[in-house]
Amino acid sequence: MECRPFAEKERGRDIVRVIDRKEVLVLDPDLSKDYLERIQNRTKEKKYSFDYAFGRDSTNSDVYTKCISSVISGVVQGLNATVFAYGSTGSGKTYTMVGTKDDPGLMVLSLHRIFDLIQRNKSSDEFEVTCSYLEVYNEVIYDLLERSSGHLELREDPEQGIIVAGLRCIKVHSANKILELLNLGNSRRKTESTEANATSSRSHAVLEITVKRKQKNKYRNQVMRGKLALVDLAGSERASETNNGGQKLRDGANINRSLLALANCINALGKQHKKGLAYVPYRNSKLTRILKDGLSGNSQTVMVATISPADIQYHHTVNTLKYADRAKEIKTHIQKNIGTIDTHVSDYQRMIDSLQIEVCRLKKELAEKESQQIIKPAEKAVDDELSWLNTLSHETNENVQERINLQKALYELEETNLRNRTELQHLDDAIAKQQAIEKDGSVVETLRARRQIILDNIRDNDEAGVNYQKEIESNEKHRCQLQDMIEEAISNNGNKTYLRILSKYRLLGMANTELQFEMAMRDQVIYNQREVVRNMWDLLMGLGLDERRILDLAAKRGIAIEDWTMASHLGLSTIKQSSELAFGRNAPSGYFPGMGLSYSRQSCIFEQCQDSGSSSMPEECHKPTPAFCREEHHSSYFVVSQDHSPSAYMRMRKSSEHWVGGRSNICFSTPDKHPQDLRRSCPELRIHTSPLVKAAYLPPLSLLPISASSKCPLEQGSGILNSSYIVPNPECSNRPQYSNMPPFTPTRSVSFGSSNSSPHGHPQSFV
Ligand SMILES: Nc1ncnc2c1ncn2[C@@H]1O[C@H](COP(=O)(O)OP(=O)(O)OP(=O)(O)O)[C@@H](O)[C@H]1O
Repeated sequence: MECRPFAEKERGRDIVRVIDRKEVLVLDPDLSKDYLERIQNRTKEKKYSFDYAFGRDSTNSDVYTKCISSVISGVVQGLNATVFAYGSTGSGKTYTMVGTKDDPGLMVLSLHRIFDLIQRNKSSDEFEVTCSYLEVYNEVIYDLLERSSGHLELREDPEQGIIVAGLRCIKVHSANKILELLNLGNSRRKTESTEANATSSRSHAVLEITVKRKQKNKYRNQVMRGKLALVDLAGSERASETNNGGQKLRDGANINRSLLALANCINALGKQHKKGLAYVPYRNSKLTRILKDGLSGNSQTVMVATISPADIQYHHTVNTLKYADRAKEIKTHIQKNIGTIDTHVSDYQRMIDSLQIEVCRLKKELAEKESQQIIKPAEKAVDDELSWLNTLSHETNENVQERINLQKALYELEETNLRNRTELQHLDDAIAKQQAIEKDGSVVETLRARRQIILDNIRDNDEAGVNYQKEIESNEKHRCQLQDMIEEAISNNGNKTYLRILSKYRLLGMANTELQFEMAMRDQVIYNQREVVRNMWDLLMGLGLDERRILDLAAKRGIAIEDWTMASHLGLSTIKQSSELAFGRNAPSGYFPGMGLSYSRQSCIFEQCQDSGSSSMPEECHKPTPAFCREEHHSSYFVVSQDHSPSAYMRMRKSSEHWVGGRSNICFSTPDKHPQDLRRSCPELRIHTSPLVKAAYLPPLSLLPISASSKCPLEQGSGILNSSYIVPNPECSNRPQYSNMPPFTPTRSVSFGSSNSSPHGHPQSFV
């Protein structure tokens, strides 16, 4: 084990202590632990012992002398040796293996040693040294000594064990030549600058030196072949720490995968020697297949675990030491590789051994496959669940589609009936006129027949409407059931299910928007109808007819007709022509240009606005302006007026009943009641006012108080029913919810209330 010194940029506390060159103590990085916790063994302090432990004042040469030099001399005697550095990124693996000019690494020192030994025995023996250098990058093997190396494949050779097919082996005669090749290979190696290490190795590099030794005189046909593998692993890392992305992140994942495979092999080999045979998963990565011999076969192996002293590296440090501790248990079987020029019997024995191991492995794989077959029922359950989810999402979609269709149908029915009712009125007028002038009554008869058809249509449509309402209700019930199932699935299942359901929610959201748009269209039609009524009144008044008489006449004939006063109270005469108000599919939902009407997606409000521009507007602009708030499309309508006279109240009631088709849940009150009283007497209004205001897609409003005394106790900025004029904040000209909306015209304001109680003649709030 080797602990490097603190790096230049590294900050933090030194938590590694090396004791007697054998033990390593890693202190708890958390300084806040007290004495009690320490004696109760609740600290994260860890202690490991190794063959050798080196602190930050040690050099590579110290490590080499103590741990490696004896192994290297074996290589020249026909033994295999593997030296590899294992540790997290930036812990000093490359520094240990390659080193620097001043502190040459284990690779360099080993090579020098090999050639020293060769030099010493040159007179009696013939040596042949070959060298290869490869890297495993993203599970692909490349030749570092070949400029344009393609992908190399691993083969299992009965004689030599695992070999890399096509890997270049260069004959070398001096350590310097190998060092030259080493530098060349290193320059081709994949390195990257990461947050954890400026020159982080992104590949595992294996330098292999083969030394063939033939004695000159005796045993002329006997050859000793020693192999030294020097491995510089890529650093294990956590994506969160290296801050990598893209290719670097993918590299990191591959590095971690192959290091995990190596760790698993070390684990299994450790167990193998403690508890007997255990399956060693060499085949899980190229790295472990290459290192197979070095890990357990015919090799003397040295693992140098490199660690950082910094407290922030605590987890990496402990992890590395844990694996190094396990690696201690691994036993290898060293034997001299002596062969004759012809294949030696021992080679056949090796072949048999390796084939037997292979047979064992295959048997094991077969047994695993068979046990997976037994697990099939569990897989079936997963399949069932997925198909259940598909059915659920299909049903949800159908439910939404059905809801949209029903709403559309209802909308069309109501629209048709609006037209029918208008026609009915025309017919009644025409019949009355015709009766006065006609003698034989044939035209009247035709008109009556037509009237009857229209009446039947209205009745049929009303019935159909009731049925549609019922269907909408049952659709809603089904939706609730589906919702419950979705909720249950979310609580029972993992992320996958949750995400699926989320995507379905999004679909639902889209469908809902579509629906809201339809609603807005429908409201526009209602508005247009009202404008037709206003135009009719214009015409009638233009003809000089008396309004009272017309209303009385209509009442006698049982015709509900909206009165002129109401129409003018609504400020309809001040509203621009319908051509300006028209909006099509492309118009943004929620906003009716030129009208000062705003439409809320959630609750559909219509607020009647009037031009105000500034607080100094002329008196006539502050005419009482009622607000029309239509909530939830079918549930309730609010008509609020500031006209205090009982007759106006009655007119409004009548008018609003007519407007909404005489629904029972109209909610309004006289303005002479105190605001709070009104809200109390009208719970729906109370319930709906606040969300209605919050849901309105008006831009944030700023209040311009007219007088301090007239301040309303309601929420500031609610934009509704306040004693002051509320003008849109001119700086806030876009609506976040509807980016394609036209900018809000700052000269429009929303005003509610009566003009007579404000000292400035401005409307006063009543709710
Ligand atoms: N024993 C040491 N003495 C002085 N400096 C060291 C020592 N060990 C490592 N360093 C320095 O620490 C930094 C990281 O070392 P190195 O590149 O060897 O880490 P590594 O484990 O190979 O990282 P990676 O896995 O990312 O390639 C380098 O700047 C190196 O010079």
